[in-house]
Amino acid sequence: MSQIRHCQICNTAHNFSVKGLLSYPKHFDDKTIHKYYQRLMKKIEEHNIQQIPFSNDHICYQIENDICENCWLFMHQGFYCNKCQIYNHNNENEYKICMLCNVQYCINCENTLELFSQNKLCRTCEYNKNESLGTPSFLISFFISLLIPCFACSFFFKKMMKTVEKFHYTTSQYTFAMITFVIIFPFIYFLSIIGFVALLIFKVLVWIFQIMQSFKKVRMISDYLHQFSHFLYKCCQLNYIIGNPFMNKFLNLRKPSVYFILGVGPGSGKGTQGELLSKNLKFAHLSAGQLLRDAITSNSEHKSTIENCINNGVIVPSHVTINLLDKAIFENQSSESFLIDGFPRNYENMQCWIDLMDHKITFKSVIHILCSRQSMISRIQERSKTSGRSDDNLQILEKRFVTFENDTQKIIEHNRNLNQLIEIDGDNSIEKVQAQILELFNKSLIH
Ligand SMILES: Nc1ncnc2c1ncn2[C@@H]1O[C@H](COP(=O)(O)OP(=O)(O)O)[C@@H](O)[C@H]1O
Ligand SMILES: O=c1ccn([C@@H]2O[C@H](COP(=O)(O)OP(=O)(O)O)[C@@H](O)[C@H]2O)c(=O)[nH]1
Repeated sequence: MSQIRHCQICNTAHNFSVKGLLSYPKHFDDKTIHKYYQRLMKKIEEHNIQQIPFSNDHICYQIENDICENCWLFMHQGFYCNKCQIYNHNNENEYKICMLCNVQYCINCENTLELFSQNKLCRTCEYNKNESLGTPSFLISFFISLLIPCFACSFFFKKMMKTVEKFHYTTSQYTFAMITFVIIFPFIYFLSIIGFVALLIFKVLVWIFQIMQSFKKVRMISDYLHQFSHFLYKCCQLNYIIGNPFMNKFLNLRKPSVYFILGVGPGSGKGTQGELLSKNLKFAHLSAGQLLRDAITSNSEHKSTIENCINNGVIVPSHVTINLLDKAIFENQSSESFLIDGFPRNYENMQCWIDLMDHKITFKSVIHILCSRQSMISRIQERSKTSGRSDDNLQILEKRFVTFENDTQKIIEHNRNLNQLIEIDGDNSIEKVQAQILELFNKSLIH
């Protein structure tokens, strides 16, 4: 049985034994300590032993083995120094420094402070404080995990619908778009929602447990939940990070690539080289001139306009040619790259193409085949024997050269200034010219 003693502070009989320190204001002498303490005890009761305001101006009174439980509780408002085995008073917002040994303690727990600790907290508390999921980060996670995918979903879906209607997707591109939207994106979105709901539940639990903080175990669980909700928050972030590239991939998906091939006039060999390149590089070859000639034979509504222009060696109105090119690209869904020969022919062609087609395609570069006038004339004369083209005669040929110099030359200069022009010597044999172009493609000098 423990010995009955009298508390040195309040003088009540007790069998509770602990060493301790009690601080009290300096201006109190020994006789008034007792009164003072009673007043403090009253305060303790009033404040439900939670918080007692102390001034800085306190002195310490060391008590050995003679403190009752009430007084001990009072002193327990302070902190325990493991080294000196005493309780110290703890003034709010001040360092916890043991009055005997001057060791500093973390204001949040009972760990001693490490060197260079900040904010009066030990490393663990500092880390927990930074890592815990505060309201701002919670709101961020809300946006990241729920709202952003939600907006993104509707945005991308609308975009997909628009683009699928507008752009000429190849079958594989279309399939990829569908897989992205129908399977991958909802899956990621679903994960995000799950992550968010779990986060919300845990956050509520954390709040509930925080209210009941006085229970140590609950506080511990609450800490774990804090960590866990933080982990979920990170998962949500990751989810978004992983989901995004898929979306980006879709956004870049996929406008057909377009290369233009121009010459220095009729007969420079652009049609011949375009045909060969399409075979070697698996590009689709579209000849603007051929599309126009086909439109004449198929009695298109612009038949007479086209016929008139071709037979005068002048350029057909832009919207007519672009309309035919657009249709041809759209009908050729299996190709991802197109080589368009003989277009654009003038500035208006180019401007109109930019307005009508630039958003549907990815423009790559212009291959420009150089050739001497003499070679061109003799080639066209040779071609006229079999081509059956009404414009393959010397009279119209002359007009076509004039049109080239007046109009097409400007486009060539424009592309040269933009560094988009790749010039090829077209006076060599067909094979050599082709090899030269292929080499540039292989070396990625044409891309
Ligand atoms: N490098 C070349 N050497 C010799 N003949 C060529 C060469 N390139 C093209 N040809 C011939 O010249 C004619 C005109 O060529 P083509 O490719 O139709 O010219 P373009 O499309 O520029 O009007 C064709 O009969 C073609 O076989
Ligand atoms: O974008 C084009 C391509 C061709 N043409 C017309 O079609 C003719 C034949 O062009 P093509 O490119 O087939 O032959 P080239 O004159 O280059 O041998 C030209 O003279 C033009 O009248 C046109 O107006 N716009």
